[in-house]
Amino acid sequence: MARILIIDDDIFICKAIQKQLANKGFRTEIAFSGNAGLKLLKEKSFSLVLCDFRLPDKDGLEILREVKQMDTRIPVVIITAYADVRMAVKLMKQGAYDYLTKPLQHEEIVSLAKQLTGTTKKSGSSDVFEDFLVGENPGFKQAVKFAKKVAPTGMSVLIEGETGTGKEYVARYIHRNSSRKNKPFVAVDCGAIPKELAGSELFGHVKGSFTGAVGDKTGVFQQADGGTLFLDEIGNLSYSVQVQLLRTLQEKTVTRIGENKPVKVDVRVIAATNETLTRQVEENNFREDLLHRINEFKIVLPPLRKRQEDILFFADHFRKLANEELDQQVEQFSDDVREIFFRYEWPGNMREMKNVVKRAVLLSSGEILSSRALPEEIVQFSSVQTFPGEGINENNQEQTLKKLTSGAEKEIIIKAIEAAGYNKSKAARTLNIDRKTLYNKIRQYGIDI
Ligand SMILES: Nc1ncnc2c1ncn2[C@@H]1O[C@H](COP(=O)(O)OP(=O)(O)OP(=O)(O)O)[C@@H](O)[C@H]1O
Repeated sequence: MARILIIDDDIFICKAIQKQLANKGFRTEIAFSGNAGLKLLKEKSFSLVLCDFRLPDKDGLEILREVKQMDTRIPVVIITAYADVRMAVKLMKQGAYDYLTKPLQHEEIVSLAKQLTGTTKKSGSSDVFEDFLVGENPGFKQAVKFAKKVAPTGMSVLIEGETGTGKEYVARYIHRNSSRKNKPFVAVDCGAIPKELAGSELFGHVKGSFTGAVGDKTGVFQQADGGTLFLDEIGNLSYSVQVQLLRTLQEKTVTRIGENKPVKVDVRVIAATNETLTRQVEENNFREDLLHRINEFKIVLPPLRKRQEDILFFADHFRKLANEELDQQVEQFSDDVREIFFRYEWPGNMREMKNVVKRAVLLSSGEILSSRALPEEIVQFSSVQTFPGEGINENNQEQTLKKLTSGAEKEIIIKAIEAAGYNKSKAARTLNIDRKTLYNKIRQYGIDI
């Protein structure tokens, strides 16, 4: 039976999760600090780690990195307050499997545990493929048209888009519409593999070729032979692995680490990135020749906030999925929920919407999903963002203005930091303030970046 590690300094949360999982037959272990959790991971094997983002000794990102150093295949799910959702999205870019927001819903944990302990791959990587929906947004329709056109050609494709916009979905769509459809589709999240292990993950290794290479390993290139290899977050590969990758693509052969015998492989590569690789090339972090090789055809996916015409279409789709999965009968969204969905920015795109809707369906008892079932932060964000001035009376005027301005300032700062690739000095320059002021504001607004 699968064993699950729960890392949280709140004993009540640990015990509550443990009880729910035990009821469903899962074995669990508890750690009240990051270091205690990592110690357990070294001693025993686990098929899932549930980890609070804020721990007394380490944060979720540190834990995630250390778990991935030990074994890239263990899925890590981060538990976070909804206010941390941007951080959760960042953690997913670093290889976290998913995030759960507090207050935790036990059904959510159990369904995730069931889903994850059967497989160690990302949900999108399993053989179960949910419906691929297109919607009405011209940008996305165009992207799908391109995907359909390029699918049978065998060209390598680069898919650009923010996290959760459906890059892996589009890659699978291309695979399913190509002559390789009956061969493997192998997805690798290059952002989740520790840099020093990426070469071995991609190309394989022979026993003893480096410390820790206790047996022979077949790389994903060979696993995908005849099919499609999806390299997500390709910009995270180190320069030396980029060199090996380019050679593999040009020569259509793969050489395992520690061996001198190239083996023929026939693999179509679809790469994905959530930032433009051209900038990485300019900054000398990504090889230009490799970019040209993987970018025979580029597809750009728009973020959900720029697909207003599809917001309700996808929300409805995720509502139906959640009804099925959780055996609920939520038939529609209330008017204010629709408004909120339109106004919210969805930094985690489709994945975030899917999570928000699923959780709200779970919390709803009737047929109508009301805003009470939504995370407070989403409701607040939406009321602060638009219609400034609406509903202000004399008593709360001053307070509302303050709330509006600080809300807007916080958003601008977060966006600037994200746009600067989390480089705070660069963000400060863009905002035309000095670094110290930026740090003060980060502290003042509790920005978690
Ligand atoms: N076209 C679509 N139709 C239906 N569901 C979709 C579609 N695109 C994305 N989704 C949903 O959104 C989730 C996230 O999609 P996906 O994993 O493809 O995003 P991604 O861009 O590869 O994310 P990341 O960059 O974080 O790896 C999927 O699991 C799926 O539930």
